[in-house]
Amino acid sequence: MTSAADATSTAKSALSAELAAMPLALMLVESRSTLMLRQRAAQLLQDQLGLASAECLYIDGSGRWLGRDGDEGQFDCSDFNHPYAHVIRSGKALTLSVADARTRLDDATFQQQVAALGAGSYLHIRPLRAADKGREWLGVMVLVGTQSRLRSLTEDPGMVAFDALLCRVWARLAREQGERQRSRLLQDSLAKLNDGARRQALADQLADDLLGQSSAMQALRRHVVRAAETNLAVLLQGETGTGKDRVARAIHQLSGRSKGPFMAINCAAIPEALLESELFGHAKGAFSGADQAREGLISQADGGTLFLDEIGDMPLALQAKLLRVLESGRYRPLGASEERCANLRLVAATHQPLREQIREQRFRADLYYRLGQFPLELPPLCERRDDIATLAQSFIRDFCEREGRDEMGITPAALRLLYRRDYPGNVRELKNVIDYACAMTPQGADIDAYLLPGEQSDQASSASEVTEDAGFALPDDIDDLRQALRDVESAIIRQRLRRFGGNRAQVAESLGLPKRTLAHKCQLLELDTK
Ligand SMILES: Nc1ncnc2c1ncn2[C@@H]1O[C@H](COP(=O)(O)OP(=O)(O)OP(=O)(O)O)[C@@H](O)[C@H]1O
Repeated sequence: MTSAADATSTAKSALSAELAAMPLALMLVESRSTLMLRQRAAQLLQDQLGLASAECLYIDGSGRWLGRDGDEGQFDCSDFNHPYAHVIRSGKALTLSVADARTRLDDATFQQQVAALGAGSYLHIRPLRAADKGREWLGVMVLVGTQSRLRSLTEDPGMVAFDALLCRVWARLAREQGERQRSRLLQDSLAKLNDGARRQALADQLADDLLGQSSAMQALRRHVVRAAETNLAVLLQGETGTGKDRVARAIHQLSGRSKGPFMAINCAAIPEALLESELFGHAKGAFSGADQAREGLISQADGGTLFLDEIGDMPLALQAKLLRVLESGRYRPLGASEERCANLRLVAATHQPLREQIREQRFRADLYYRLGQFPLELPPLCERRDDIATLAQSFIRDFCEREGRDEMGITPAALRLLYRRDYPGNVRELKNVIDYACAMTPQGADIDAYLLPGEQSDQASSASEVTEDAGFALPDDIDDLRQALRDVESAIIRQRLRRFGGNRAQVAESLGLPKRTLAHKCQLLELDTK
């Protein structure tokens, strides 16, 4: 009876000891990260067992290194000059005296670690392994204390249970942290992907307005999208007719200011005396003739974009004032007593080499750098000849729509000529060439090479004039007779084709040639491929 009662009371006291330990277990279970768990576990052991110190080292993601929280020090898991590698290799706890550790193990980091410990103390190192096989090794527990405190720990059932709980919670937290990290990475890369795809879609959309599939144009469209995402001042540089005006409008349209106004001014086209009041506005009576107060473009562009074309032609005095607007966001209309706030994005353009102008002291260097927060270079047409066909076809469509003409094509010979021309006026020049050729092309026909204006046709008309007057005025520098004869022949045929509106039968008759011969010559001279 008595022994049964004893057994019951022993069981009860074991149960109450276990229950008393529950808040401690709960502390571990409620850790929110593996770091917190390691710190709590170490603190708990140190306090409960009365140890000099306790810490948990963790094995990093590569499985190669044992790391210490809050410390750069690492231990190579395969370096047996420290005791942790032995514990990991054997999977068994190890107890050794600090004196022993100092003499027998010479890993520098480990030596540094034990140097601070009292010579009479002992190290007790326990392996920490997750039951879950996916990430078997978690780390090691390092306890420092007296030999008598540590000796009994190896097989202590309480310690074994503690290890099991610690490893279980650790493995769960590590798994959850890994999943969170993976999902964050996935979200980040999806966001990047979405951003990239969204930008590419916008750049593709721009291709309807900024035509051209050359790599230079594709890059330009991507930069326009990027520029539109910011409020930075944009400086467009490029030869005349390369599309600076178009790009400025595209930046505005794509920007957050697209609902606001787009105000443009050509600094070269306005007399110097007027430019300041055009930009800044003026108060009533500011100068003789200022009967009314007038808003300037800076004020009219409020909430939107101000486009200053030909900025290289802005007078120096005005450059200083513009710089002040850009830097302080404030300006004063002419004759006004108070300053006003400017809320605009500035896009400036020039075909002039501003750096040269700076050297010649015609342009302020500080303004140049302020304007060029987002510099954009527009490529000349001769550097993107691949775009000529696309541009030409689009301009033909525009012409037909504008003029109510039937659809019109362009012959390959004409396209070849377009491809070879020089374009000092860039896209504007190409557009004019096409408009002229469209106007000259008979209804129902396609644009033919002889209908293109320019050098060749000029040659043609001067050659024909001379032919009809007193013979050929020959250039002095002929060094290829056959080519020279071909040029004259080509000039004559072009001129006749123009005169007879492309009617080859009449041209042949007027030149005393059989139609077939004329057709052959046209082909050779690339006047027609039909
Ligand atoms: N990429 C393009 N796609 C379609 N049209 C274009 C393109 N680039 C230029 N153009 C056309 O060429 C002409 C000149 O363009 P724009 O006025 O934008 O050039 P610019 O560089 O501002 O010229 P400038 O320096 O002489 O003011 C316009 O008719 C414009 O529509």
